[in-house]
Amino acid sequence: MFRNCAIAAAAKMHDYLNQLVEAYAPAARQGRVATYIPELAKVDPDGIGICVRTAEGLYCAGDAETKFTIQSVSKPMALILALMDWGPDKIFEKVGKEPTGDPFNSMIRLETHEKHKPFNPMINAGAISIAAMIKGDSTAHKIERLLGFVRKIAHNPNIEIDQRVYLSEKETGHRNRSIAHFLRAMKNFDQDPDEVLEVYFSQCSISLNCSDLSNMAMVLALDGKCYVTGEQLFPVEYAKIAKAYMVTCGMYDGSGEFAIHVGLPAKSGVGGGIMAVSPGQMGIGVYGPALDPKGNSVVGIKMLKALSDTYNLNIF
Ligand SMILES: NC(=O)CC[C@H](N)C(=O)O
Repeated sequence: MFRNCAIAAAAKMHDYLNQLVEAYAPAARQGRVATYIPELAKVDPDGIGICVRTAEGLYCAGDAETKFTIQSVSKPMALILALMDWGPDKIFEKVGKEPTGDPFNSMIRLETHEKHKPFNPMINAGAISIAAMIKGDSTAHKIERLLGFVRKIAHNPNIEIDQRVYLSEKETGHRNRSIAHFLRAMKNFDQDPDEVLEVYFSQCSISLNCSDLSNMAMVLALDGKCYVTGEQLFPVEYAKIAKAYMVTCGMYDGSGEFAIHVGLPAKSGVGGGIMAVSPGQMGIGVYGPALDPKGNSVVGIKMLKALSDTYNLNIF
């Protein structure tokens, strides 16, 4: 009897996700794919996918298998690894705890902040500062550690870096280069800025799909615990720090609006992915590369809002 109920609930979730994809697919036309990284301009703007991971299983619809680059969704993962490497006190010496209300790649507050410290690790400046904190014997080793960490949290050993996107961003990332050099000039870190950027560009170019995002989100939903083995993959405290940043800064300068209308810790990336967490119960990954002017997936936000309303997920 109970098993039948579970099967019926699973079928319902599948149907529901299919309906979401069908209902919101046309909305992709309201957005535009990112073009400032030339390789990203080549993706199909109509892509749309969603995966939900619960204790019962994985439910997917649409382009759930389509690979895309993680981009800024890597930022909470890099932060957690840096927290594991250094502990919170050292990390908070380098990055602040406040949202900016400015675009993700803005530098304006770096110059005006008295300590020239990035406001938070979810904007590019803060993420570059965090990239400099990842421990390793060489740049390649740091990248390997970060990739290994993402593979572990996503429960997928086959995740790789998309070399074409990496090179594309490396060639054109002048703004990030200026942020990195400014941080170096202000002694936020003392490594070669180009080596730090190699770590940052590589982490942004990690290629995965919606189900990988939902798996990572589920680990965050369980405060660092693996939903398969029960192993604590990182400390509860660091999961809470990452989720707090995701609520306040995860959707860039759209974080307040997202908190009001969707009400979930989430992190978006200009590749079109959003990783959203329903604490204690669900990990959600959505994909739609057509972005709004703030760099967030148009269909991704719409599907998350609908899912949050339907399943009463709003944490507030
Ligand atoms: N918002 C994003 O996803 C930005 C990541 C991108 N790699 C950049 O640095 O511009």
